[in-house]
Amino acid sequence: MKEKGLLIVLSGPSGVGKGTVRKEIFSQPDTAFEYSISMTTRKPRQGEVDGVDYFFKSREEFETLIEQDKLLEYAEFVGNYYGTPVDYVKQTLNEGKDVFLEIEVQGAKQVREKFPDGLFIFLVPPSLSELKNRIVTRGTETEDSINHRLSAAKEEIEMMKLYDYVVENDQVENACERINSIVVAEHCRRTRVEPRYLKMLEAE
Ligand SMILES: Nc1nc2c(ncn2[C@@H]2O[C@H](COP(=O)(O)OP(=O)(O)O)[C@@H](O)[C@H]2O)c(=O)[nH]1
Ligand SMILES: Nc1ncnc2c1ncn2[C@@H]1O[C@H](COP(=O)(O)OP(=O)(O)O)[C@@H](O)[C@H]1O
Repeated sequence: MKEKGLLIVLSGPSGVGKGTVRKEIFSQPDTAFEYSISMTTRKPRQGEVDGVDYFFKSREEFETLIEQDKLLEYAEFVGNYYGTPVDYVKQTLNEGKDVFLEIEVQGAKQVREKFPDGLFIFLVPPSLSELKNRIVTRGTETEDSINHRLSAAKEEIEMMKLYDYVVENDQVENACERINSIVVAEHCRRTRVEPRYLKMLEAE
């Protein structure tokens, strides 16, 4: 029987660079993870495409998905719902493929309860002032939203102790390299002793 894939969860405070790091990982041709596209009630930003960046839903549609138990996890973040489609994740893991989630910390906590064997990676900024700098320079938020995200960030950073690995996002390329190395190492650590390795010993 085929081994199940690994569920990789990348989380961290808003503005740390989760989206940037995730996009960089998925732009690399040798990346073998499957990205789980989230559902959200947030309005699309300029250039965002439905079904690529997110599945954009109305609040009513999202609440129906919650009632029908179609979400592995969901959270309300700065006034909008975000959630992970459960069928896609389970099916893809069953096909033996690694699934990559990029989600905020409340959702990651729910995933940990349902998938304790997942690989949980927390992205940290080099400093709080650099975090603020990133949120401000991204230019997508109002002043209210920036302040809200920053006060949430301190509580979010507290949660890093619940994770398997903490990765600093000083530079995007460094963070991606660290994440890729962690996944490779975890695969080696988790691989059961396969019969073909034991056969190799018998033959010697
Ligand atoms: N819980 C949860 N969080 C999500 C999901 N998809 C995205 N997020 C998180 O929601 C937060 C807000 O996302 P977004 O509005 O795209 O803004 P940005 O990531 O801060 O640029 C980020 O922390 C995302 O990682 C999801 O399916 N579930
Ligand atoms: N390593 C980094 N160094 C400098 N700026 C970064 C880095 N990673 C991300 N950024 C910038 O920080 C801002 C927030 O990144 P984003 O990926 O939207 O964060 P998140 O998804 O965690 O909210 C963006 O303007 C992005 O270009």
